[in-house]
Amino acid sequence: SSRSKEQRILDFVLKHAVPGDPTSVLNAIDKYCSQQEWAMNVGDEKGLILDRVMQEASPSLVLELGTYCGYSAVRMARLLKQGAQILTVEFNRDNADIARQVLEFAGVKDKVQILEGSSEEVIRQLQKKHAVDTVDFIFIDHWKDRYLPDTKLMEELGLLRKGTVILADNVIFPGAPDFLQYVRSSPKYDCTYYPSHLEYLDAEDGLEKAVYKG
Ligand SMILES: Oc1cc(-c2ccc(F)cc2)cc2cncnc12
Ligand SMILES: [Mg+2]
Repeated sequence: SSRSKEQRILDFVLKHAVPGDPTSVLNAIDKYCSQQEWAMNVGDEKGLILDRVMQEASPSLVLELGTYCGYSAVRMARLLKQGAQILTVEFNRDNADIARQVLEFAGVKDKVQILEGSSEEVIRQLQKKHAVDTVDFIFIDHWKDRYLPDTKLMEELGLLRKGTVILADNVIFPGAPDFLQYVRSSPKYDCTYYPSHLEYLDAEDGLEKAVYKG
């Protein structure tokens, strides 16, 4: 049976990156996806913004919506302080399997837990099934029409605390206009827009940071 693009990305990582070296894994994925096959990783340009915003937040618990091949989970895990954890949600089983192998190869698997399922279902289970109280940092990078409903759900469930940082990818391309309009007009959030470009391309894109005010 033919291998998928995601399997080809994993193969390239296994061949060209260094086991236990997360930065070499990021470099290998960025090299493959910029030179061989485009893929929807947050990428190196927006990834640098993610690095800085996450380090500023210095989170103990990170929630990621949209794992894909694990690129951003590796990106964040390499910067986590001692004892901090990432919960990352992936709907597609094949992608989750690829991501597990990428995370293990990068040497960060003990810092990251992949939760398979729809973001809505997993978010609803966080407090009871995964012993979560509140989340410190949320990277939203899944389907654009889920950005707003999932954000509202996390508010309603009390998963956000004063200072929780939400960082959303793709707010320009493919775009999440209802999410942008909501957080930018809500008195509950302090918002900052970080202009950038779509991964591996020249198209305009950007990240929106929305800090919950409690
Ligand atoms: O970063 C992303 C980019 C794109 C995307 C697709 C097609 C296209 F033409 C341009 C951009 C889709 C995404 C879906 N989920 C998460 N992240 C994504
Ligand atoms: Mg994205």
